Amino acid sequence: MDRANARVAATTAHITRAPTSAYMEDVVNQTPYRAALRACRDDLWKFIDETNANPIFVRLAWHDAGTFDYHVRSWPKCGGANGSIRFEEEMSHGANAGLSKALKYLEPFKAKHPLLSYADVIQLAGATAIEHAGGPKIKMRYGRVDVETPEECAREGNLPGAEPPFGDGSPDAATHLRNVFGRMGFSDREIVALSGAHTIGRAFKERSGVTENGYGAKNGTKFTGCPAGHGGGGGTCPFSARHDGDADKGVGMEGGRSWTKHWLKFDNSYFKREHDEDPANLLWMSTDKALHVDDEFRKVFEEYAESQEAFFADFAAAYKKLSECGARWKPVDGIVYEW
Ligand code: HEM
Repeated sequence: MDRANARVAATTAHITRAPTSAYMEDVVNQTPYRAALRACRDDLWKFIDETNANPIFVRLAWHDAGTFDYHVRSWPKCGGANGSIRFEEEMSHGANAGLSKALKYLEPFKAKHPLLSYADVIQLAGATAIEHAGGPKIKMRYGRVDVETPEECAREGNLPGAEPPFGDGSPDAATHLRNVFGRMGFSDREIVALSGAHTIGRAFKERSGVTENGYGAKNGTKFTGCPAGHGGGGGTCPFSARHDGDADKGVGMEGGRSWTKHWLKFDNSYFKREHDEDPANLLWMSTDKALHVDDEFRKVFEEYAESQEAFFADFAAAYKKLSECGARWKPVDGIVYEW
């Protein structure tokens, strides 16, 4: 056999080889798993529609995956998307403040669809939330294996900090971002794309503490709550901008501070805003600022401000990669499932 034919034979071996019983078992098992994914996704969509929980689901999914360290060669010590955030040992890490609410939201979904792993339910919720908010469809893979005990949780300190002093000793925010995301295997371009997730969502005084704006309408900004003079909270505020993206149903819990005005809408407005825009009402952390101060980051930041299409394409690819960080799959190559 010449060299070219040998190569073809090697790459088609899986087709011509008689299927092993383990392989057949995987294929058969995929059918109910796919049905459960579909049903859970439909349930999540309805829930998000009613609660506007889009941002907190995205943050939960990213925090489960973002503990990944590719230098660590063994699973689950390497961290990543393995459902470990469900254990109090990991949920209590400082970076996860406020995320137990999202986990509580997901528990009934896991109970209703017991076939699905926790790690999959968490990543499914994140991807569904992005799409529901108007963001790109993400070609997700499923079949993540869960860690089983709290002892298998990730160590604290792998997720990024927003302001100096940075836990890893980085002298500035750009270095910190490259350290933290470099550990997960992300390039400069992917760091900027992923940071664009802050086009949705808010920060709270009671959670991260990066803002003075906290829980409740009266503690919000003009985009997230109902400051004095606007006529009342609880969805009755006449200030309409904050409702954009879901005009009929309000915003869920009010309060906090957002990065963008229309913070339930996934678009490229994070890249379009001026970093010093409306400092009384909008958030801009040191790590956000680094993206247009650092020369390399800035090129990408400006590209995404010009083109939402470019942002969506890069975000979808980088987010898929994030959702697979550190994952172990069953079946071994996972289950690609697009709706
Ligand atoms: C670049 C480094 C990052 C830093 C320093 C950072 C930091 C933060 C902080 C401090 C908050 C506010 C939490 C709170 O007070 O409730 C937050 C919220 C959020 N983050 Fe990030 N983050 C980063 C990257 C990311 C990435 C990569 C994603 C997703 C791909 C993401 C998605 C979100 C979302 C959606 C929220 C809003 C959550 C909500 O409204 O409940 N972040 N982030």
